[in-house]
Amino acid sequence: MIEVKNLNLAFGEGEKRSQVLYDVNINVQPGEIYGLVGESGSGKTTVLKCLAGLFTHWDGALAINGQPLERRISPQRCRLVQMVFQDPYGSLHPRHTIGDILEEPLQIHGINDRDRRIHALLDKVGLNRAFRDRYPHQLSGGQRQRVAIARALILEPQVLLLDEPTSALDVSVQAEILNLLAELQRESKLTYLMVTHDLGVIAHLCQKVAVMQYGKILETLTVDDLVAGQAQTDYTRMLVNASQQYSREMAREVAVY
Ligand SMILES: Nc1ncnc2c1ncn2[C@@H]1O[C@H](COP(=O)(O)OP(=O)(O)OP(=O)(O)O)[C@@H](O)[C@H]1O
Repeated sequence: MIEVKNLNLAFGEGEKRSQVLYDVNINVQPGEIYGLVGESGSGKTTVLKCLAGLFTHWDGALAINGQPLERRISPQRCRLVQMVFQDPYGSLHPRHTIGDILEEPLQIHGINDRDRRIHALLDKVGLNRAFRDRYPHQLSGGQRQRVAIARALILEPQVLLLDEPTSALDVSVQAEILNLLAELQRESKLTYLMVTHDLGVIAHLCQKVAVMQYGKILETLTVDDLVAGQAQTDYTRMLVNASQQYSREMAREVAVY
């Protein structure tokens, strides 16, 4: 469903040139939730931005559902793949109502039946219709991320690229949004490629995971293997240990509290 073949990307020219992705290969099956983990700066978001058409100077081959992706954003691509960003505060236009935010893509793509689609989607993401007339600053972080997810889904894409979709939210709200994403994926048979630093999220939602380091895919493995301690590289084992250590410390803190 999502095919990334020998993806290479560099920023800058001459002495300032810096290679960010080296021969990245990822294959996501239809209906799969696929995680992308790795340290900060390893290139995870850059892979998503290439797929979303936000970076266009890459080399290699990208395809979704067998359709090769060009190095530009086209209307056809927007109906195939959409991205949800980490920060629901920055990703919604502050002076547009939620209704405007959801209606704009429908207008651009010449889609009629807009009221019905907007209301159905607000219902689907757990927001009542009164939200249509509100502005982003009148919403909580979790509600804003629900709107961002609704906006990504309004053109009924088959693929969602999720860039740390819960990391800017309060812990109590994170689970709500993850459950919503899982529910939407099941209902609409979507395919997700999701960047996260949280191995708990990977274990909870994903079937497969790719581990990135310094712009390369270090290994890909099933989440069952990850959880069973079957990682092949020291780096992945270190990530797993660090996350288990963190969970134990969190549990101790909660117990003391
Ligand atoms: N527009 C840009 N111009 C120049 N360099 C960039 C640009 N965007 C990203 N980079 C560089 O590409 C590298 C990979 O960045 P990327 O955001 O993909 O990392 P990441 O793995 O998603 O990190 P994080 O987990 O911190 O979000 C970094 O070194 C970053 O500085």
